[in-house]
Amino acid sequence: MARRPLPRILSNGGAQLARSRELARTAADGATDVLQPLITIARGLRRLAAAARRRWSETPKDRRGALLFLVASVVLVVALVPYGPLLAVIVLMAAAAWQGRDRPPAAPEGTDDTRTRRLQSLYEALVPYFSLAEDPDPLYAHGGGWEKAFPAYEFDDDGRVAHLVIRYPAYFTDGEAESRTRIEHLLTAKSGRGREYHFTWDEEANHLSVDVLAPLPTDIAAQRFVTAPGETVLGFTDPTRVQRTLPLTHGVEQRDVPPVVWRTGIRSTEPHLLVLGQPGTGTSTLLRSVALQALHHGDLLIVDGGGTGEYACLVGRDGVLAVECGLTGALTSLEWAAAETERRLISVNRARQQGLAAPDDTRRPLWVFLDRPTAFTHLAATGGRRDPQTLLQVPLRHGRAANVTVVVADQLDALDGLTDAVRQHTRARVVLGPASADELSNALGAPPHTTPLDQVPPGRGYARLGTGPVHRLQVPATPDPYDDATSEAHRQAVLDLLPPRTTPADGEQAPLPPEAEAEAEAKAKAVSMAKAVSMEKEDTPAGVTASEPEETATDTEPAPMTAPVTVEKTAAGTPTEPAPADPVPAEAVAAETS
Ligand SMILES: Nc1ncnc2c1ncn2[C@@H]1O[C@H](COP(=O)(O)OP(=O)(O)OP(=O)(O)O)[C@@H](O)[C@H]1O
Repeated sequence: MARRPLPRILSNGGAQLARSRELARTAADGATDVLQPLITIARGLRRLAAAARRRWSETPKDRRGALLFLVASVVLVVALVPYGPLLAVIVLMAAAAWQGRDRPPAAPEGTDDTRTRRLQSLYEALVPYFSLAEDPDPLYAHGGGWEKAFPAYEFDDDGRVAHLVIRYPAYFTDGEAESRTRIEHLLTAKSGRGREYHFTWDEEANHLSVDVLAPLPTDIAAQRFVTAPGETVLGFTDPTRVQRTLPLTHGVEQRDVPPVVWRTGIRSTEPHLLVLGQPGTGTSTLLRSVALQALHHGDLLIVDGGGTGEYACLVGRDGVLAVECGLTGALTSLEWAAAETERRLISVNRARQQGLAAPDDTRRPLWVFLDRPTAFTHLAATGGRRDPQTLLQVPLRHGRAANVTVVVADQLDALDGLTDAVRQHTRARVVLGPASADELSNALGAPPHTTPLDQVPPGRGYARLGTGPVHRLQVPATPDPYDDATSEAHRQAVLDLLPPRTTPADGEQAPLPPEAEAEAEAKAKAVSMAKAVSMEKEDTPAGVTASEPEETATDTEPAPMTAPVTVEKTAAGTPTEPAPADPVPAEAVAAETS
């Protein structure tokens, strides 16, 4: 049987079919364009008819006769006047064209009402603050309209105010902090609590801008931040408040975030840091984060008054001179830090006088971390011993020139228990956790421009460097890796940043190359001798060594240091490294083990 050929359209019709479809579509588009006015008028007529039907059905039955009579009269008049029917048709077509035009989809019913009510309620709430009885043309008056007072506004998806510009009369005392605070409180309460608002007062234009701030990211883990030597990332803030961004190098998602960077060293105007917060708000975490960054370029001395072992992961690490939890250890280490600051200062001054560069042994930054010093203050008072805080006076006062940085953390209510020297010289400030506006102003020296929240995640707070602006701050998650509650990712991030362990800790022996072992043994002997010396002194009150903080160190000779050994040489036992130049008195070495 002969096979019948397929119809042409099925054999090679694919392309042809597509072409025809394209042609039909173009023709339809063209026809739609040409017929658009007719379509619009037809749609308009339909809408007018629907409106007329609705009107008829809404009219009460007893009034329908009157309505019918009115319509009939209009039709009669139109029919009788010259060109009446023609004019009526033109008017009807025009009305249909107007009704039939494309209109943006209507906003969901009720939404506008809700928004208007919110704005009206805000306006009414502001009337007592922004009006005066003597004002002949008040911008704010009970029952007045909000439209003139609020020239710009935006709402979020939940219908709450997201941005609002408020005009206020020139006589409002916008220069007074109290007046501003009153308005900010009111707006926070009326616009919805649980969100953070940023207030910008434009005193020149008598405008107040209110913006709702997005929460700061809490998922940034500890990592090696891309910073220059002398720069420390305290945390992250709003993009509007800082010019710079930092690329995050940890995790899959690569993104740039705006940091709060604190500069330390000789040119710093805020060479020391004070961190305050309620218990559990992340002050120790911030200190750990700063310590891990400081370890890249400097040596650390950590004194922990909290005594919860939150710095255990740093014990014996390369560059960590000591981690002290006891009063005796705290006193001896801080005495050493004071003496070391003096030594460096004198050394630098001598070199300068001779027209030389600062000696190498004064250049490596030394960091002194003090967590909860007020805990030691009470302990020292009961035992009739010296308050370790008093030993901070020299590092605080002269630390900048000697490359010594002091970081102090304590609880917010312990601010008054800190010595004057600590409060005066720690010009970089951080407050973490919930705090009232007064507490923030007291601790930071200026109120934040945002409303403090009652509930914040750990590590959230405010930072202020010197007289700069107050930044919102989120500290990177830098947990204690020995804490069971820590997530594996965050634990690993911290462990990755820890330098190698060079000091035996908790009986653990750091592996040493064979040729280094003999040298390490000799050093261990030196340590035990030093310990023996200091153990004898253990019973006597501390605070009798070189430093006399009240004196200006530049004029005095460095205090004689008994049995000078270096922490790294004695305790660290890393013979492969060059011997550090920082001499440590025997007491300081003993303190590590006491
Ligand atoms: N920036 C942060 N990101 C994530 N979690 C954090 C952050 N800061 C602190 N945390 C968590 O909050 C808890 C308390 O932190 P931390 O111990 O640092 O607080 P603290 O203020 O030192 O309290 P305390 O003085 O009582 O020890 C810890 O579980 C810690 O992991």
